[in-house]
Amino acid sequence: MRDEDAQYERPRRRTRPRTKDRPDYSDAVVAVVTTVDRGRYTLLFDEGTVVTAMKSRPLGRQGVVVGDEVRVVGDVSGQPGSLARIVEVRDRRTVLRRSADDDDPIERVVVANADQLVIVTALADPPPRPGLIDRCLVAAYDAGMDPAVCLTKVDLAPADEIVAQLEPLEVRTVTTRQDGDLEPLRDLLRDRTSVLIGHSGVGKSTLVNALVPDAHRTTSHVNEVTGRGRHTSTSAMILPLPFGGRIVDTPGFRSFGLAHVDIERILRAFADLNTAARDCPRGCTHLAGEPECALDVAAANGEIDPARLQSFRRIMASRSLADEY
Ligand SMILES: Nc1nc2c(ncn2[C@@H]2O[C@H](COP(=O)(O)OP(=O)(O)OP(=O)(O)O)[C@@H](O)[C@H]2O)c(=O)[nH]1
Ligand SMILES: [Zn+2]
Repeated sequence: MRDEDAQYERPRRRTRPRTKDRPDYSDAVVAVVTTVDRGRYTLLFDEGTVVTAMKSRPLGRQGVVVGDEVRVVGDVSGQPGSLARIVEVRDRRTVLRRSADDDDPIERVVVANADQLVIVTALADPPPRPGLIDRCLVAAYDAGMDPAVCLTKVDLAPADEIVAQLEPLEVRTVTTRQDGDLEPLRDLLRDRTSVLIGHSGVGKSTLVNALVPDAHRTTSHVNEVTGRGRHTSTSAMILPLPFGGRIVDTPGFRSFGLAHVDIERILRAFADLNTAARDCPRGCTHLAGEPECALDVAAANGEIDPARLQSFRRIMASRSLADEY
């Protein structure tokens, strides 16, 4: 696990030291969980083997989610009918969570270890909802992931306004149009694991089909392996990209409560603001109207960019939007 990611671990789940009483899993192999369906896990090995597995008893109630890197023993041949056992979940580098809704503190992990959250928004039809983009940005920062925004249907409306709004936050943006050049989007996704999130109708399926020409076939292949229909499941699923990297499709990801979000964790994604906030009084929320927030002083002194502070406060305020994302 890399140092800079340590801050996103909560609580640190260390593998207990092995004793004589504990089995030795040193011959276990590492794979990535690509689907989760009622206690059955689809695993992908580096060399492309797809294996069905279940949790082993020592894991107890520890959750295993899509994106987890796990150690596996048993039958890892991937032959029909074979079943491997997950014996260990590696420390997660990033954790994308959601609460059922904003008032419900119970959080669910949507996906582990993804590098970036790509917010897919149409420029028109349906019209963009900037508040929803902001909420997704909050979720990405909270997860320890890099946010990015893919603006679709650029043939219908210009992107300038939204691009300008995202600029102080240094969020990467790409625009796409159906049958247009996808190279900028490929550059964004290449060699990284990206979660694509977007409302119905924004053109997400159009993009996925263009990026992964055999996406549908890959999906049915996994169905054969698990023996279960994908559409009965609302869990996320990982698709390898032919040009390198992976995308995580989140079919059931329609509501996006942010009750679990921790403002200090978000602030860490803004190194400049985080440094200035060291002078804040204890318990400062850093939001507009805080009487002694050091961020106001730093902005007035030119130590931090006022536009960036304003954007930070805007996205934090979006947490209380009464919207379904
Ligand atoms: N004008 C225009 N239309 C597009 C573009 N991309 C997709 N569409 C159209 O938008 C509609 C929705 O596209 P989908 O790819 O099905 O959208 P989706 O986000 O996957 O929606 P669901 O399948 O409902 O989740 C379709 O009629 C597409 O043909 C685009 O770049 N420009
Ligand atoms: Zn403050």
